[in-house]
Amino acid sequence: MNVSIVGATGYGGMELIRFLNNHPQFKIKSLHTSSQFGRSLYEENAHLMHMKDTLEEINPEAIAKKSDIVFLATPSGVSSQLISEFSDLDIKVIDLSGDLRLQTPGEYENWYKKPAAPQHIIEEAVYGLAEWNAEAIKKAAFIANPGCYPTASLLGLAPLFTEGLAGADADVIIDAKSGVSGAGKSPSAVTHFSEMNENFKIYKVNQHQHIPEIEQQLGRWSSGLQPITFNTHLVPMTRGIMATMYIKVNRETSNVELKDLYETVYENHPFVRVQPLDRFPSTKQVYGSNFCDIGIDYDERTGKVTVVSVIDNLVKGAAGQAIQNANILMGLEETAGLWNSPLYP
Ligand SMILES: NC(=O)C1=CN([C@@H]2O[C@H](COP(=O)(O)OP(=O)(O)OC[C@H]3O[C@@H](n4cnc5c(N)ncnc54)[C@H](OP(=O)(O)O)[C@@H]3O)[C@@H](O)[C@H]2O)C=CC1
Ligand SMILES: CC(=O)N[C@@H](CCC(=O)OP(=O)(O)O)C(=O)O
Repeated sequence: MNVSIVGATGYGGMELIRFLNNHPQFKIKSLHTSSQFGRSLYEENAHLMHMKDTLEEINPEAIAKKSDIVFLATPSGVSSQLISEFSDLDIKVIDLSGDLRLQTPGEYENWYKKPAAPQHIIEEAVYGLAEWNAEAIKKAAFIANPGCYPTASLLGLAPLFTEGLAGADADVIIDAKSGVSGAGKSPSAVTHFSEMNENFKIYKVNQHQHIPEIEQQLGRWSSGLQPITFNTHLVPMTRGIMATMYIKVNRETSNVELKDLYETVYENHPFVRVQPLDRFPSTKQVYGSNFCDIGIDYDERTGKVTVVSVIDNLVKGAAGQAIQNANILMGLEETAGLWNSPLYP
């Protein structure tokens, strides 16, 4: 099966290339750029010197003739425009940006400050939280790949909400931290070395665009959900997300019960690794891999559960989950091309 990547020169695009080069079924047919067509991929990306591919311009019709799937690894506001052109063609679309995730166009415009994609396409797009939406993903024409923070958060919260231990009044607090590659390839005044080295920053306080995405999915599991508190921090490391979450449960529980619950829920989901009792994950243990590792603790004093969830933002939070979704969509093993150990140390 042939695949193409739009936004191939970005961090998400290059991570797609890294995994797709070792995929048993998918073959990269073309790589696309909005600004560098005609140039070789390796010219500005020395780590890909072994690849001789030339970057091509973005022509949806030509892409659909070559490929079965196109990955859009482009900034927000791009796929909302491109998607109409692809929607008339015989090709599946997996969008890594936030453009197809929010079901209400007004919500998208409110949080992303950009025009939304056409409503009928948003309605048709399937939210690609791979562990939780496989049946819909199998039939999708457009997949909205989840955001990095929502992936870490939702995988950690899901068992409590789907198994009835937490409900509308769970008073969810998510305290999340990310490595700097989460902000993409272009340097900025916030992310350049002297700003980030030996520094730790909170950003987008109570304004992050992933708030409505997390609330939307939690609301599907628990109707009437009260607004959540979600804040994000930048950490001076390249990759990794840790979401530390506090959830009020609706009855007394124990660590043994919680561990059993999480293990049962994720029994057939090889990318989610529930930690042993009293162990909590760190970002390095998932570095470069598609794993999401989760640690859980019940605080008897407060009646709250603490859940710690870690992913690699570029893999499970972006390219890895996108390939996992492509595998599900094409009826392959969901682990195809993704079953590698984290890079350690
Ligand atoms: N970084 C991360 O951890 C995560 C990112 N995402 C999302 O994935 C998407 C890609 O992110 P990331 O790879 O980090 O971003 P980057 O900024 O690293 O790369 C984006 C790429 O998109 C291309 N691009 C820029 N403008 C346009 C345009 N107008 N039309 C078409 N292509 C364009 C650029 O390449 P060129 O100039 O060659 O066209 C660029 O290399 C974003 O929507 C991001 O929010 C989601 C989860 C995690
Ligand atoms: C560290 C960092 O800056 N991370 C980015 C993640 C962006 C992203 O993935 O945005 P969408 O999912 O909405 O496309 C941020 O917090 O905005």
